[in-house]
Amino acid sequence: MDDGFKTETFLRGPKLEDFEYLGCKVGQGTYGQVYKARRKDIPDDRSYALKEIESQGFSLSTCRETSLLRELKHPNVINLLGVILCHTDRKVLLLLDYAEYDLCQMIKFHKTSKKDKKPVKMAKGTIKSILYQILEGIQYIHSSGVLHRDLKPANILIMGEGIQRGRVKIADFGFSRLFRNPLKPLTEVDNVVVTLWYRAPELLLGDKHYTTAIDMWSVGCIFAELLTYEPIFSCRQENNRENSPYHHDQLDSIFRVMGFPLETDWEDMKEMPEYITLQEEFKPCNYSNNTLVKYMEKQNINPTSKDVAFLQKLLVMDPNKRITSEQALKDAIFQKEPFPTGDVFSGLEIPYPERKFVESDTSDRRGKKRKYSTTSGAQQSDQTQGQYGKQIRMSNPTTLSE
Ligand SMILES: Cc1ccc(-n2nc(C(C)(C)C)cc2NC(=O)NCCN2CCOCC2)cc1
Repeated sequence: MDDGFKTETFLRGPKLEDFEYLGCKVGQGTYGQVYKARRKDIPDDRSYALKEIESQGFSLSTCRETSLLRELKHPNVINLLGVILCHTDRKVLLLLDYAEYDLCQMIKFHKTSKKDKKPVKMAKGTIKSILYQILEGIQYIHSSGVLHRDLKPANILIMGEGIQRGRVKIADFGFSRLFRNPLKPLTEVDNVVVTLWYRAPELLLGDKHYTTAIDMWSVGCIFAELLTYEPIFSCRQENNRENSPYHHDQLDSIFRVMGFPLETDWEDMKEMPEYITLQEEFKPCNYSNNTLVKYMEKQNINPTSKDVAFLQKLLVMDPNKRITSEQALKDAIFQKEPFPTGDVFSGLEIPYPERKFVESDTSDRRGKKRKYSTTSGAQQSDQTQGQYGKQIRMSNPTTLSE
């Protein structure tokens, strides 16, 4: 991406008083509150996400996130528009794209409609367009020398009405990048459980030389879930050895669908750090009749369909044999109707509910009440109930620019 564009994005960075807060829309983020906001200084009908970083100043994680997002600029990757520092509240806020939807909530909508006997299917064109845009975003991230490592439906955002309608934005709300105590298990950070359902088998077997293939496994898991509305490798949360990458139940969930990999399927499996544990704890014969095709057939998906054929290229146990994002984007599946579109809703009405308001809690995670001072006492009390719900104003903002 040309430096000019990057500078442009930051040089004229907006200031906090340029925004009208619309309440705490996205809820308590992984490490801070997230507000939906609109600009009031210029005519601009776009919505923005103001992600409050809950720490005094720039933590290592915040530095990592801002430096990464300043470098990565692609239509299908969350866009960091600015960094705003509030002196009085000593708060750092990231100004980002605001995405009205995410795949987690969209899949839940379809799953619920099926359960309520009023099934609303996700259009084939929508599924294909979402998959294609995820692959385009991931190809860009991988070509930039970055691994996502925590791709899952909650990290796949989709823009609502506006100039970017129906565009996929890959984000990372989670913990895979947070600077954390290395002694803490990856499955838990700040007492919040990190899901393993989308984690590649080589990671579960302790592979330290993992590659971009780990993200392609996650793409396969997401694609399967778009087809069936069910997580393909779900399993209950387990307690395992401190800081161990090995998760018995998650591996069992994979083998129940895929079968147990033969030596010929995955030659390097015996080189995995946790291979001995695997041999001790699993009997391959217990999975001998399990295949991905049989699983999809049980889910009422045509086992001979091109979708299943493509899914089989993503969900390959051996990471060296798994399809890459470049190869995936050239697959025949995208050469036939319905063709992938830039607006995954392809102009149709969007059936999903908008994000609910979350009561914006002014106490921080330690329960300490935080006082928001107004930008100018005369105009605003520090919290007013407007048509968008509670609106909070911050004080003494400045914008960090390059
Ligand atoms: C420590 C650290 C944490 C996250 C990231 N990270 N990495 C990404 C890639 C480029 C890999 C998709 C995105 C983000 N951060 C966010 O998505 N942040 C935005 C999340 N927002 C989106 C808008 O709504 C509130 C949450 C990097 C480093």
